[in-house]
Amino acid sequence: MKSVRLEHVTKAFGEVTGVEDIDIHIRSGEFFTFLGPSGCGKTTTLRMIAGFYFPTKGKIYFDDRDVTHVKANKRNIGMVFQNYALFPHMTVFENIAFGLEVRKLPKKTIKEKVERAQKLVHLEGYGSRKITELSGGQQQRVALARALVIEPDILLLDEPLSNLDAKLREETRVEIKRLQVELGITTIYVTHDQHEAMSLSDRIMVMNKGKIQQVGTPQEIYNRPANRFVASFIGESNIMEATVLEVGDDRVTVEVEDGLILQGWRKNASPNLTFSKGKKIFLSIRPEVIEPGEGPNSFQGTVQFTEFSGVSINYLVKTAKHEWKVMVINTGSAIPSIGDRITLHIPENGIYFVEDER
Ligand SMILES: Nc1ncnc2c1ncn2[C@@H]1O[C@H](COP(=O)(O)OP(=O)(O)OP(=O)(O)O)[C@@H](O)[C@H]1O
Repeated sequence: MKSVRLEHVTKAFGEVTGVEDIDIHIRSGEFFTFLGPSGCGKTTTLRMIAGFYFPTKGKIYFDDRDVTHVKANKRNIGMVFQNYALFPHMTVFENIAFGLEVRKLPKKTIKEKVERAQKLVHLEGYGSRKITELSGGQQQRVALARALVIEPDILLLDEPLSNLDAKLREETRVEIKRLQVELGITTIYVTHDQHEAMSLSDRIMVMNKGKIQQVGTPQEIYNRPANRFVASFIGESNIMEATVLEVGDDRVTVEVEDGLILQGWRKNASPNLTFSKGKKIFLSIRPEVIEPGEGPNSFQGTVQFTEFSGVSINYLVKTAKHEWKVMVINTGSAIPSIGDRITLHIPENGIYFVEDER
C-alpha cells in the first residue's frame, strides 16, 4: 500500500482557481476523506491524484515516486464514481473482468481474480447477471469489485453513495469500511456529507473555496474546529460573534449581546487565535453542551420550538439577539412549552473560541 503526498498543489482552469496550495500527506493504509461544500475543489484534487488532471503548480508523490505528470493508466489506482460508470449491456463478471482483460491476463487467472473480488463484495453467484438486473447498491458493489480486482495501490472513491437511497447508503457505507479495514488499502474518499466523512475516516481534510481549512481526525475536527467555517460545516453549532472583555491566564470573558457575558477556557480556542481586549472573535457552542437550569454562564430565554426525537429533546431558545439550538438528553422529565421562559447554562468547557474563516 502506498502513501500519497501532495506538495503545495495548485490547479488553475484559465482564470478560475480550482484548488490552491494543497499540502497533505496521506499515510499508507489510511482512510482519508476530502470533505466540503459543492465547488470547494474535492473532485479536482482527486482527479489530480488519479492523473486525469495535472497540477498547475506543485508535486504529487506515491511513496517516493514522483507521479505529478504520470498518466492515469500508469498509476495503478482503483476508482469508483458516483454514477458507477458500469457497462450496462455486459454481465457482472464481464464488468469486473474488464481491467484484467485490458491487461491481457490469462483466462484462468482472470476467472480466479474476478471470483475472489465478487466474494469480497458479497456478490457470489451474480456473475452472469446483467447490470440492469441489479439494485443500485449491488451495482455500486460491482463498481467496487471492479476497482479492487486490479489490486490497486490506492483506492479513490468520488461520492460513491450519493445515488443510493438512505438504507442502501448505510449498508454500502458499512461495506466500504469493512473492505477497507480488511484489505488495508490506502483510500481517498470524496464527499460533501459530514456524517459519512465522520463515520468512515481516519482523517478528514475539510476544504472551502479551493483551500484547506483543517486536516484532522473526526474527533479533532468536531471538538477543535480550526475556524468558523469548520465549526459551522461540521455538526450543529451555535456560532456567534463576541467581543473580548477580559483575558486572564486561564479564562477569557466575552460579551455576546447586551448584558450576556460568557466565560470560557482560553485553551479551548482554534490554534491561530489570539486574544486582546475589545477584539471581535467567534464562539462555537454545540447544542449538546448547553444544560437546563442554573450554573456557570447561565441565561434566560424564550422557547420558540421543541422537537422530541426519543433520545433527545431539541429546542430553539430566543434571547435578545440570538436563537440558541439546544439539545437535551431525554430523561423523561417534562418538556417546556413554546413561549415558556427557561434558564439554561453553558459549562465553561463547552465554549470554543474560533477565528474567522480563511
Ligand atoms: N474542467 C474545469 N474547467 C473549469 N473550471 C473547473 C473545471 N473543473 C472544476 N472547475 C472549477 O473548480 C472549482 C472546484 O471544482 P470541483 O469540481 O473540484 O469541486 P467539488 O468540491 O468536487 O464540487 P462538487 O461537490 O459539486 O462535485 C469550481 O469552482 C469549479 O467550477
